Amino acid sequence: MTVPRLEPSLTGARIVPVLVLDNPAEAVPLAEALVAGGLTTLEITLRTPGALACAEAIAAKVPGALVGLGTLIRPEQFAQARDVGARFVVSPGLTDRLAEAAKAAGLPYLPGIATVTEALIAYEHGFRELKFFPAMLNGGAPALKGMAPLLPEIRFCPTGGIKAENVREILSLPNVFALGGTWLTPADAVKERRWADIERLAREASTLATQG
Ligand SMILES: O=C(O)C(=O)C[C@H](O)[C@H](O)COP(=O)(O)O
Repeated sequence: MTVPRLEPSLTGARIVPVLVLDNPAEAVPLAEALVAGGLTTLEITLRTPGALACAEAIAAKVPGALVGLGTLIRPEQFAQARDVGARFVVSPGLTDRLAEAAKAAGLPYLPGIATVTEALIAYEHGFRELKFFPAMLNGGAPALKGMAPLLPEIRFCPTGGIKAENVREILSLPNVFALGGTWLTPADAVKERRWADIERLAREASTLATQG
């Protein structure tokens, strides 16, 4: 079975907001604010009862957004992701069953790894784009630099603990195609529906990515 490759629109995203959403009525204006700020590739985490409905609402109602689902930890979640219109899927780690489910679903898949051994296992499964998670706890930019000569065919999307001040250094690494995080959508701003603040954070991040 072939390994679905990540779409160029994802590998070219540079910054992927990671969203914890439960309410579709909040999800749509939040996604619109991120897209207006220049961040169009969005990862919605499967951590809440309403996550699938939020992903479906964004995929249907925000034409500029490329919607992915994250935190996939069970094989059956791949079919659920496809059914709501997700264009890519992300896991915090990788197991043999998840790898097979990703290949069967035919969705571009970004599996998570935290060590060189885990990266090699993902490589053996055929994956070449990996999530490095939790990135800052596992050494951040110096760890990514250390892996580059050992794993020349692998490119990473680090997430976990990344803030605006880390963006430029991490995106400057040749083995990093994008990075992700929740810092762009602070829980209080979402709760208070301060969409203009989120659009501003997104625009600042987009600027960092293009200047980097
Ligand atoms: O399990 C997954 O697939 C995830 O989505 C993990 C997230 O990428 C991180 O939890 C984001 O980390 P912070 O930016 O530090 O909040």
